[in-house]
Amino acid sequence: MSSNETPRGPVDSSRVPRYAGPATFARLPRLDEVGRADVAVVGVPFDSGVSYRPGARFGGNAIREASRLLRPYNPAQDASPFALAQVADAGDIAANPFNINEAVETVEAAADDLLDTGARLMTLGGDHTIALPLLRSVAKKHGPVALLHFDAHLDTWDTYFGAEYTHGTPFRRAVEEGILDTSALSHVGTRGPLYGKQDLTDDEKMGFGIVTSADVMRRGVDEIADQLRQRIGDRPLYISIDIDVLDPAHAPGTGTPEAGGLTSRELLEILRGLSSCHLVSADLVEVAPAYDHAEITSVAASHTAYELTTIMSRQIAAAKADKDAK
Ligand SMILES: N=C(N)NCCCC(=O)O
Ligand SMILES: [Zn+2]
Ligand SMILES: [Zn+2]
Repeated sequence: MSSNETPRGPVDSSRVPRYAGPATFARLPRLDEVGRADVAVVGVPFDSGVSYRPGARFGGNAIREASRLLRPYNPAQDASPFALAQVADAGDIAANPFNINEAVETVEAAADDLLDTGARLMTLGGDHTIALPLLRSVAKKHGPVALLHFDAHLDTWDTYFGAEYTHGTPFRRAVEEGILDTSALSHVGTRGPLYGKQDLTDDEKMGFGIVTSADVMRRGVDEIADQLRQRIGDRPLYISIDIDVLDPAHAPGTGTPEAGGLTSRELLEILRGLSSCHLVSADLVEVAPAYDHAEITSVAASHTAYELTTIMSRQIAAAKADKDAK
């Protein structure tokens, strides 16, 4: 799509029942139907990096199915994300389930290809291992990025069974590789038991600030979003969301659930409070539909991806308008 073409939006649910036809994210066109996209929604069906319950390989398609009910206007951000920019479903990255190192390389190469077209990525996981290759790819384009990491877990552990690439270790690897801007790293929603106090000391040394799940409850979403916005400033920002940041009541369908998490309302509101940040790409991981009930988790995930997509679309439209005015 050239910059003055109208984006092709979702299938109209008043003409074609929303439960008909194969699922793409939000019933948007596939990338091959539109040629190029400003925001590419891409699945990564990979879960060979998990430490507990497997099944996140089915997350992307569960989110696509649940996203049939999304509507084109987002009142919370006063925007029609799929009219402001071309958002398209880029399908799945086929990663080797039997070789984690190879899978990590595959994801990085596929992300490179998509980013090279000028698209921003909204990646649907897959387990949290995939954040590392995605960050590598984003950093090639933008340099070290600010990171907002929504998760019950730190995911800055060192190794599991000697393995460096797992869903509990992507952000330690990313810090070691120098692909994160260590002046703007935050975890949001952490809680639950750790291996030892040293986990927190190590994490702090890497540069992370922590907003715990209890902090969100005590201080409220507006204050938290303000604090995060100030820390991020106008740096290029990557947001990584592990759906287990939500309480198991709001997201039972995940592999390593922890009690005492955010409500989906809190997560969505914090994201809306970040709409002015320079969001260059995002991922949403760890949806494991086999443990879900009535699509609770995948509905929450589809709305989360919708807010992230809206943030990106608004910025793309604003940048285009700026350029056209010059
Ligand atoms: N990234 C997620 N979801 N979990 C990490 C948990 C690592 C552990 O089992 O200690
Ligand atoms: Zn987690
Ligand atoms: Zn995680």
